[in-house]
Amino acid sequence: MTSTALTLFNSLTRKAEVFAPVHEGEARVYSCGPTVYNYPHIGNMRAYVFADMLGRLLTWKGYRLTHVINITDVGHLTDDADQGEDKMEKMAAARSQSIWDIAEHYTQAYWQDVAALNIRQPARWTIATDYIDSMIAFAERIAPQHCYELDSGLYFDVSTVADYGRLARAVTDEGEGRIEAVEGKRNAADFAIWRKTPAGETRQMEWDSPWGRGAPGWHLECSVMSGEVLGFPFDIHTGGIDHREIHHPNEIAQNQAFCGCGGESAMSLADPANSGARIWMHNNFLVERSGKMSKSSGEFLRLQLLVDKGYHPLAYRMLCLQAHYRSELEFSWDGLGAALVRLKRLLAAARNVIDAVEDGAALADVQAAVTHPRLAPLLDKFDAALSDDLNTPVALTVLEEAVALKKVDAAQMGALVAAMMSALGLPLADREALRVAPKGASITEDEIEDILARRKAARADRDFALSDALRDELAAKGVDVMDGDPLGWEWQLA
Ligand SMILES: Nc1ncnc2c1ncn2[C@@H]1O[C@H](COP(=O)(O)OP(=O)(O)OP(=O)(O)O)[C@@H](O)[C@H]1O
Ligand SMILES: [Zn+2]
Repeated sequence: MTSTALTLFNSLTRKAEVFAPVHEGEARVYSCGPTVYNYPHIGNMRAYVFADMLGRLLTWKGYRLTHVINITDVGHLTDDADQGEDKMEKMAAARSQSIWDIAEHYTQAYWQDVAALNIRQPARWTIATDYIDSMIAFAERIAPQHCYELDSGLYFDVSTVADYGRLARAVTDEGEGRIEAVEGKRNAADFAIWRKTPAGETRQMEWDSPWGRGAPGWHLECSVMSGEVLGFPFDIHTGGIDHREIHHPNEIAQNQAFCGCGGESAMSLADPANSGARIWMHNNFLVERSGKMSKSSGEFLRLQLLVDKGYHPLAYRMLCLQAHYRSELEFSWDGLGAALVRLKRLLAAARNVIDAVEDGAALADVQAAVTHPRLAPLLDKFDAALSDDLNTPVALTVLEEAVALKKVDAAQMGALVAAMMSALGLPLADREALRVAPKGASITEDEIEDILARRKAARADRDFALSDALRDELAAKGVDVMDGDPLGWEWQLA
């Protein structure tokens, strides 16, 4: 019986590192959450499937997990650097709606997608506007040694911390060029941690502060929420790779300033713990042939659109698991269809071996239950794949190997498969539950079943003309009859 050491790729050191928790037996994780000015697109949701898989893996390895995901309802500008308008204010103005209503609506929409993708609830959802007092206190503490005030706000001087930008890839001319030249900024990369409301303007969301009325900067929010709830240094900070370039380097600079207390500029990042988190992890993008999927570009795919077209949301989870989180993943409808078929086959096979699945099994418990000489090696292989920086594509193939085994101890087989499914966040639903009628379908499932029953009766009577006519009737309504399907599926949506 072996248990592979857990290694995770740390973007800060650019190395795979053996996970060593800050607090014995615990894992504390913070994931940058969505800015709730619009529906999440499926690219955004890849970031949360990844964060969920990481959490499940830590549970699997026996750590007590505290996972925090924030909801950004203020402060995220249309450009991640210091440029543009607040995304929330902009949407509220365009819709002539209250910003609070917008935040509420899109937070609920995001949570629906979270549930549909079987993403576990974190220990805490932190809502940025609930932490304004803490943000002001944090800014007050670092301001004397690390910040300066301009007409437009309180700015962080990046030259006051060591190794600024180490997390980002090489700073290119283009990257520097994206950072707005605010008059009076000491360094191009300096950023506002508090934005003052310009004279004569009012914002829907603004608060009093020692630097005047205004709103916190987006980078400040995540430093404050992660530090307050998890304590610096915590174990792992996650986000999409776009955050590796600006948002996370800025969070790190603030955390260095905050943890340096007296304002010493050193706090070298040679010790990753000085960054506020020991490990920084980033999922790669979901892309379309035309490029990165983006909310701000206006046109994007929502999970609901996949469902409207007849794909169960878990087909999308499967699509994500089929790729390593650090690889770019290209979305295509064919790819999604193939992921759905693979998931159906897996569920059909898994249902044969188990009836119930318990969420959140830990490896040690499964090892105690699964000792059979043909099963235990598969458990080791599965554990080794996940422990190797979350290699879900390989873990999936090991699960498929397990469900295909014949004539092994049924109880142990059941325990093994159930544990693997739960580690991957795949529920043991009946495969029928994956059937989703497309929005435009002109027929209900009951009607389909009714016609199929009549067709079966016709075939039993050797009335093939009627049987063919009934099949044509279904085809006209967008349903393919699947005679002789090896898994016993009787129909599928065309
Ligand atoms: N195409 C994508 N693939 C994977 N992750 C993504 C993609 N786009 C954004 N993310 C990640 O989704 C999470 C939520 O992003 P957020 O709500 O801040 O999006 P946004 O910046 O407002 O939208 P967008 O970048 O789409 O305009 C972040 O971790 C971000 O890095
Ligand atoms: Zn963040």
